[in-house]
Amino acid sequence: MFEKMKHTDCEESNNNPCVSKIQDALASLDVQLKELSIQRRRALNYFLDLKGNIRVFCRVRPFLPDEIRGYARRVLTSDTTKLFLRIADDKNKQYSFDKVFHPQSTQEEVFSEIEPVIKSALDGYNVCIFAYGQTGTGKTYSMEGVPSNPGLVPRGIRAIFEQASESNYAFQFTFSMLEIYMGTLRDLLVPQSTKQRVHKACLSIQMNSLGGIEIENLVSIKVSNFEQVKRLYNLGSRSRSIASTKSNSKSSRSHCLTCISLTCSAAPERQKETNKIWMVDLGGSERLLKTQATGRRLEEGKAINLSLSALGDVISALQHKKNHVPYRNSKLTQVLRDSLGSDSKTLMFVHVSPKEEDLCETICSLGFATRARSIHLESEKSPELQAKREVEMAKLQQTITEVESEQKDVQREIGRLNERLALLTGFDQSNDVHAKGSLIATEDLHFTGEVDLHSAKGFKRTSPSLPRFMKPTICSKQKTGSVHLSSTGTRKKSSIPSKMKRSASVYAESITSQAKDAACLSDYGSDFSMSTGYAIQGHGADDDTEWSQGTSEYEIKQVIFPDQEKSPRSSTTSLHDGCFNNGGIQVKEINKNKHFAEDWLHLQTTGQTRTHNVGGKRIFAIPVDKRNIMCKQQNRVIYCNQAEIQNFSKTNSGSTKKTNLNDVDSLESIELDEARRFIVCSLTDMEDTQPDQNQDHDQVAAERKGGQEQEDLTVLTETPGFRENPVSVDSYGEDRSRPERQDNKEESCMLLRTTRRSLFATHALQPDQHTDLKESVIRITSCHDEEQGTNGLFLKTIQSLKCGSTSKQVLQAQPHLFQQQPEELQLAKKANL
Ligand SMILES: Nc1ncnc2c1ncn2[C@@H]1O[C@H](COP(=O)(O)OP(=O)(O)OP(=O)(O)O)[C@@H](O)[C@H]1O
Repeated sequence: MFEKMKHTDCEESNNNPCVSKIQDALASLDVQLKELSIQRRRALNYFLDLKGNIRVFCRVRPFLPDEIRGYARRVLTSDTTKLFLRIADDKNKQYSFDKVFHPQSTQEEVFSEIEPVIKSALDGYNVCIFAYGQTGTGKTYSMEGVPSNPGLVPRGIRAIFEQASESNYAFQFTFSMLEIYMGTLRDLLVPQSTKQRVHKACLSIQMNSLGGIEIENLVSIKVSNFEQVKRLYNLGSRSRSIASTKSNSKSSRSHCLTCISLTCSAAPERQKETNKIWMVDLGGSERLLKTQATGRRLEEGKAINLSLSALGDVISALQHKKNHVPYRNSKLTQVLRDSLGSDSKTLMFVHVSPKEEDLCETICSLGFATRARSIHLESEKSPELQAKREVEMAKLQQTITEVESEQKDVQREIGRLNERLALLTGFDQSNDVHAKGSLIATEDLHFTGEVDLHSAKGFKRTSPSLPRFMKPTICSKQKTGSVHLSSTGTRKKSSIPSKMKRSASVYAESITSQAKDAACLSDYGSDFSMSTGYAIQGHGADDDTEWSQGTSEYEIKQVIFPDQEKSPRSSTTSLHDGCFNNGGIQVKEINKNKHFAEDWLHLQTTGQTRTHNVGGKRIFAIPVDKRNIMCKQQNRVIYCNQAEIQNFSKTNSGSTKKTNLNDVDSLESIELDEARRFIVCSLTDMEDTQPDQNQDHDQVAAERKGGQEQEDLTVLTETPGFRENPVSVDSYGEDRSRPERQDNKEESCMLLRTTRRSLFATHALQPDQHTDLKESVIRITSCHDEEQGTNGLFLKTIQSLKCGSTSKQVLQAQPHLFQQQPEELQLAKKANL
């Protein structure tokens, strides 16, 4: 074939027949490449089938330095596939695995087992890789590794990108990370502080019509290279729930699930257009009697055991090809449902301790592993069958290698011919050829690292007042056309105008009904064979589980996905340039639709996101480069520190000076320290997005309030969206009894509330005055660094843009605010300010 191609090389550059010959040759190579691709995929899949779609490995942890110093007797010995456990001086028990990794096995050796399934993932199969085992046996070490010796996740991700770059197709990758903590899903890319955990969980598991699992509201970030994922992964890992236990000073108290989803729309031979690789660091199984855990640790241990048991049930049912697979018994198995089944590849690494004192736990873990691979044990009973299988696998391995090498040759030849063609025609047709041959999926691919929120798109709003069981599922939404799926289950962009899209915040109501004490009997033979969801509210003071520093998912999403998150009424905000759209006046819109993973990471890693907790509600703010506010007319703004804000409605004491902000007519009232860049966060939607419910909350509030002070906006309005609003600000109340606060300007903090397209300070306003503001806005934010206790007043701002002439006055009076931002000025002018 290649010889033939070579003959098509022509000497004369403008020879048209020659060009067409090359094009024909390219087309035929294209077809050939496709066939080879199919051939390789089939061979690999068959190979993995023979190996087993659910494979179980065992890794024995080495003795740790302190264990060697103490008395620690080894109870395990192994060969490549068998593990021998000494359960008494004269009694050994044998366990079989697909492979046993002894204490000296390296991370590379362990990783070599997952390489074939990574290929399989690129072929469109769902993959699930688990680390299971007693707490402290090295699950996190295997999955995450240490910086000098990375584990399966980083290695796997690197391999995915490498293999994808060598493939004939262009892939689109997204990255998500979540943990399941006591039966509740937590987005690890959206760190939350302990305090904020009192809020409802907001991720909900849904199944689309094709059986694919989707997690609504889970942040999913488009990524294009390993470095991006690595940083996201590190970020997510830092947010895991960790606590010190007797067995492990840094014990993971949850299941950590890392997901890479791969989409390739122009590769019909792939099994699925979009598929996923889940890499799961399971929480450590514990014998609660032995750990003597109490309080929160006990609850965590129970939750972990229950869900591990449910996972065991599912794997066992799959292995035995049972009609009923009990996926619903735990959140873990619900999330992984579409990746734990016939078409998927599952690898389970069971970790055990080498210590004698851990013998009981080791037996439990090995029992779990044995049940998980029961089918293989049966098939291994016959040595002949086993030998036959080995031979077949060797043949397949050989075929795969040959086909892959042929693929590379063809690719090289295509490249050569393309170069030739470019010389002849003066036009690089390589892209064209690929497009013609559908080899490269170019449609809709943007490797820009932009952040994407799958779950926020394309959903029809549901009324939060409906009970969950009455709300449309993803299937029903698809039937009614409100969610569009491609033939393979990829959700396509909704044609619903963005205004009508349901904001992700509205989903909050449909989330996780805490399945407290919902017990389902397991047939897996464990004492803890029930799956229970735990509400995380109200845990006692023994909670020393570490949480990440505090921002909420909504807050982050509002920054990352302002379009998806905001309501038609809410203001447009941009992440970096800090300019906003106000009451229809578009000052500047930058990065309206796209924010980059880099930006977000930067904010996250530098801790530049801050929140205020106000009566259980949160305000979000992003610092800007200028951190000082000079407020010359202090009597016109509120100053109070975080503690005061929190106590604001509870006590009448404090030192808050409040002034009716309605008195602030323009920016003249608030002079800023040359603050040029400012960002006011988009507080989450406070209303449902249905136009008919788009009522004036201020009016409602004013009517309902009737002079009486109320704390909580959600109570005031009873608008469904409010209830789910995690960042709305409390209080219409104005406490005139508070003495003025003159000191410590650096701790100043302004409460904000959003309504319509406005943000404005609420504490100082009577509700009826809110309506007077109409389209106008006063945006004043500053933050107190709650987490670190510093008095950094790092967000500031500004702007009182009242309608009509007042707005003009603002501009005229304070042109310097805009001078250095001509673009803003122009936009403002355009907007008829
Ligand atoms: N193969 C190994 N080589 C060297 N050190 C290891 C190995 N496996 C585990 N360790 C060490 O053992 C300790 C416990 O490991 P790790 O935290 O990974 O356990 P775990 O199973 O994830 O625990 P938990 O379930 O409590 O989170 C760590 O200090 C880790 O570095």
